[in-house]
Amino acid sequence: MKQLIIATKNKGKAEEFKIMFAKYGINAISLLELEEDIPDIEETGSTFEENAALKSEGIMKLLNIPVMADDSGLMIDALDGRPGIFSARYAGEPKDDQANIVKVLKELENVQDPNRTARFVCVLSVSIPGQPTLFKKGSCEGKIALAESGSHGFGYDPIFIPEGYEQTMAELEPNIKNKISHRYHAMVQLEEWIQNLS
Ligand SMILES: O=P(O)(O)OP(=O)(O)OP(=O)(O)OC[C@H]1O[C@@H](n2cnc3c(O)ncnc32)[C@H](O)[C@@H]1O
Ligand SMILES: [Mg+2]
Repeated sequence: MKQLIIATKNKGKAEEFKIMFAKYGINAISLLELEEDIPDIEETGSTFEENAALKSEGIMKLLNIPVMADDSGLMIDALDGRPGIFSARYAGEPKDDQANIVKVLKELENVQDPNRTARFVCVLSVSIPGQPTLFKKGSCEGKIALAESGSHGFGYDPIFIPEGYEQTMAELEPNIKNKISHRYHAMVQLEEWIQNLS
């Protein structure tokens, strides 16, 4: 089976990539599955693109094989686009999805439904030895729920209601999320590259 390394240590992302890449007959292997201890890459960039490149190029240089990375986040209009690139650690270190949700709900306490619009954004970067890094971006429009609900997915899924749905992303079945998500929309644009992967 063909393989592709995904430069992520996020279990939720890794599971979604496994399912999405399996459709192309590719085994998507995250850093959580590698034998060797891979150091954490500091995400010091100021854009999703810069942070994705730090991850895919960093791991590509370490392993000397093609690597894909995902830098993603939640952009809330009423918070001027925050948490954005800081989504993973919005409530501080260590990374805590539940604390992040509590912080966002608190910040939106006095914001009424029509103004709770938001979007998930995902930038995928592909780094191949000797080639320039390739970028694809996807997004998923929606709004922030008044309270959290649902247990699927990860991160902010329990408070994100995608456009056209009444439930949160965490209440929707994973196969639905994987057809509407920011990650899916970025992946679709890489389809040709994925099909030519050897
Ligand atoms: O950098 P890696 O190792 O891939 O893992 P990470 O969790 O730190 O990933 P990011 O730096 O890209 O930060 C993305 C954060 O945005 C949020 N996020 C991204 N995609 C999401 C999704 O599909 N559902 C819910 N939250 C998501 C979630 O809080 C993530 O931790
Ligand atoms: Mg990260």
